[in-house]
Amino acid sequence: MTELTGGPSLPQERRIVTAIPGPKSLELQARRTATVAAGVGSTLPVFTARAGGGVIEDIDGNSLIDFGSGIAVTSVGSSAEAVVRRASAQLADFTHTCFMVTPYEGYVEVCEQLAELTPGDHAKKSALFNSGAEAVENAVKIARAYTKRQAVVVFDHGYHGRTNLTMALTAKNMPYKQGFGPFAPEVYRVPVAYGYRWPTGPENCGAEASAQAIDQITKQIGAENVAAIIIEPVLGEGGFIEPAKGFLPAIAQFAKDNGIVFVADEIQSGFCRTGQWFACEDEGIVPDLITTAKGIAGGLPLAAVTGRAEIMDAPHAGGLGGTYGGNPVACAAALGSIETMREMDLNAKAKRIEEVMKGRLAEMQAKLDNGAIIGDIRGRGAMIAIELVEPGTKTPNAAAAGALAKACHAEGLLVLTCGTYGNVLRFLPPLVIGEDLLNEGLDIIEAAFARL
Ligand SMILES: Cc1ncc(COP(=O)(O)O)c(CNCCCC(=O)O)c1O
Repeated sequence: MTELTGGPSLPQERRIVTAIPGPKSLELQARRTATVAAGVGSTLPVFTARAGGGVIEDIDGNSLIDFGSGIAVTSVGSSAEAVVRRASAQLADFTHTCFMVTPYEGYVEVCEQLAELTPGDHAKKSALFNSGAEAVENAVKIARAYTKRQAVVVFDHGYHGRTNLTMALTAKNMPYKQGFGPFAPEVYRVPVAYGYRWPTGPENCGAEASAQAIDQITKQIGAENVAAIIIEPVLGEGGFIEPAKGFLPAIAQFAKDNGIVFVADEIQSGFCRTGQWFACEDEGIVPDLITTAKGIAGGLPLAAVTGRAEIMDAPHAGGLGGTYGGNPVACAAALGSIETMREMDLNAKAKRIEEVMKGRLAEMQAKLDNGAIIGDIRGRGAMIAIELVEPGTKTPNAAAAGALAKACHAEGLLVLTCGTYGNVLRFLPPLVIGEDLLNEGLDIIEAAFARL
């Protein structure tokens, strides 16, 4: 058994022993530039040596506080004990047979867990894939097969992936879509209830935005032509937007009334990230299909479409598949990730992270002279964000978001930005992060604001 070097046993501390990035990272960066396509970016070019709990150690010996979780993936922490234990055992048994060739129990077990954990007590089935975009692509295939319709409705600020169809579904042009068209047809975009930016104010937003969206679907597409409506219950890359209350129920009801498959894209918000197994639960939404990935398998590539059995069974035999979908090692990792979420009650941990983060961020907003640039504090669980604006306005302030992120990186705190306007600082710590480390990260953010 190889010595376990990462995981929860890693010293849970911020330790800065060189400039960030350090000399070894800079050396490796030169090699990377020579051999890795320029289109593949990195937020912070420090090369990882080990990771676990709430930290990432780089090859120069620095230990960074992780507020990114690899973009909401390592919710249970990188190299979580149960993930490593189960995946290592599976690695030793077999790495791949292709489920479409000879099936294996791990795939079935993951589907059983998904049926149990996802919203709704109806009969459910799943199909497993590798990436979130692949899951979304297949959710569209399944919805079209079931409804015999073609149109797909998505929302402003939505994000669904980087394949041709999911680029069409994604709202933001740069960096995701520019120059990669033409995009798949029969995709239509309607307004979302972005409360902070809604013209008549957040209190009116849910009802007004849903009415506008439904009107556009009805008048410009024809409800009878729509196969699927796809929405993130908390929009991720678009800026951690929680649709104003009432919006999701109205859209879900409209879909139900018109035979449209309602697809919740919980790839970023799912698996305890928002303090519930799935963000849909917040307003009691029971989606027809739900796409999951990221946190499901603790870092191994796994994605799923889960939904009403009669819808999932609509594609003809052989109509769904792919060589690696539901890889056995990734399935073992997922069972380890779910085991960890259950045993450590990571929903409760996520709620505590929300309480700590929102409390500290509200203090920053209140007491800092430039607190006026924190236009909005939002999110749920360990999916929290602040929207930065020009002081006293709602004008997006992407420069401040970038400067703050850069300042945090230099101090050994890994944070990510997002948002259509690039002005959202988002916080996605592993749900297993210690409270001291969480607060130390918030101290760094506060100091960065003071120096802005
Ligand atoms: C809601 C939602 N649906 C779908 C996806 C796509 O998942 P893949 O596993 O990246 O394909 C995501 C992935 N989000 C992070 C993208 C990072 C980047 O590529 O710059 C998501 O958040």
